[in-house]
Amino acid sequence: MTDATEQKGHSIDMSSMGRESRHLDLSKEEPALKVNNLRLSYGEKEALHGIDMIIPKKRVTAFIGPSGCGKSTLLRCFNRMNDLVDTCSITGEILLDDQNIYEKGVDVAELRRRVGMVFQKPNPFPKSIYENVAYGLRIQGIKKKRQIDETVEWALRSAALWDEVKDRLHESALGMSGGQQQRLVIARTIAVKPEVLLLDEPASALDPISTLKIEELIHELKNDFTIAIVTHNMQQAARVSDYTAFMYMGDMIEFGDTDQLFTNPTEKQTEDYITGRYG
Ligand SMILES: Nc1ncnc2c1ncn2[C@@H]1O[C@H](COP(=O)(O)OP(=O)(O)OP(=O)(O)O)[C@@H](O)[C@H]1O
Repeated sequence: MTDATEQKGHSIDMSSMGRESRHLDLSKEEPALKVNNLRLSYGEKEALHGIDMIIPKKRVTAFIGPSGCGKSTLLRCFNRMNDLVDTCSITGEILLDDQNIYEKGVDVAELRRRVGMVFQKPNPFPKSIYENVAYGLRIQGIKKKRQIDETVEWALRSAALWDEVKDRLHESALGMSGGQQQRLVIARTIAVKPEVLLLDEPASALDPISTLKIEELIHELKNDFTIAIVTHNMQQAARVSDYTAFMYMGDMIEFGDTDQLFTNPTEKQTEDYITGRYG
């Protein structure tokens, strides 16, 4: 994969991306998540300065921007992962089905089932391939073996992994390659049928072939799920996403149709970034 340094000085050539050329209209999208004036501080330091946006349903939204601009912080807000950081305070709201996920009394475990998350480094449990995927179902109290078998197969097929693992379902997940482990983690996440899938640099620890598989997988998964992805790789954002959000120092500078953002950005800061003038 091309890394950020190789991209410097070049704008993204969208014609080589193999994308269906279509222009999307954010104002016509149905939101899966609605973010209203979201501010987040770590201690005294504000890291997100009032973000307003939607995450459109059954689309792929990519977050790009220089290191430290707040991409991962924002992504983690969508399923309250920042709750785990003691110094973190948040104002504003994020609506999921018109309910503010930061309201008192929200069941955070259920929120995280509905808004699942995959991290940069594959983190399978030290259990069998089957048990990794069955895990969330067992937590939900599902006991029927047939139902679990069917869902495990469905999730592994959806994660484009079934053919590779169907004969070794009861072997340890830790014996898989990094790329297979990441697809397993995606299978584990989708097994509980989330509405939104958050991917925080899901391919940055993987080799180019595994990266390609993850990108193809993202393309398939958006038929069933809403996807938000943080990536350092602008080429990847251009390849996989319908919408792109460019962030800079805790602000959302520009958000819109990926083709448009990469070929004809509205903001000078976006243009400077995508043409490698900083970042
Ligand atoms: N747990 C934390 N405690 C304190 N500050 C944090 C914490 N996590 C992130 N920050 C700060 O918040 C800001 C945004 O960080 P964040 O990781 O969200 O950026 P990012 O755009 O995802 O960066 P990168 O591309 O390097 O992953 C940075 O200044 C970072 O140092």
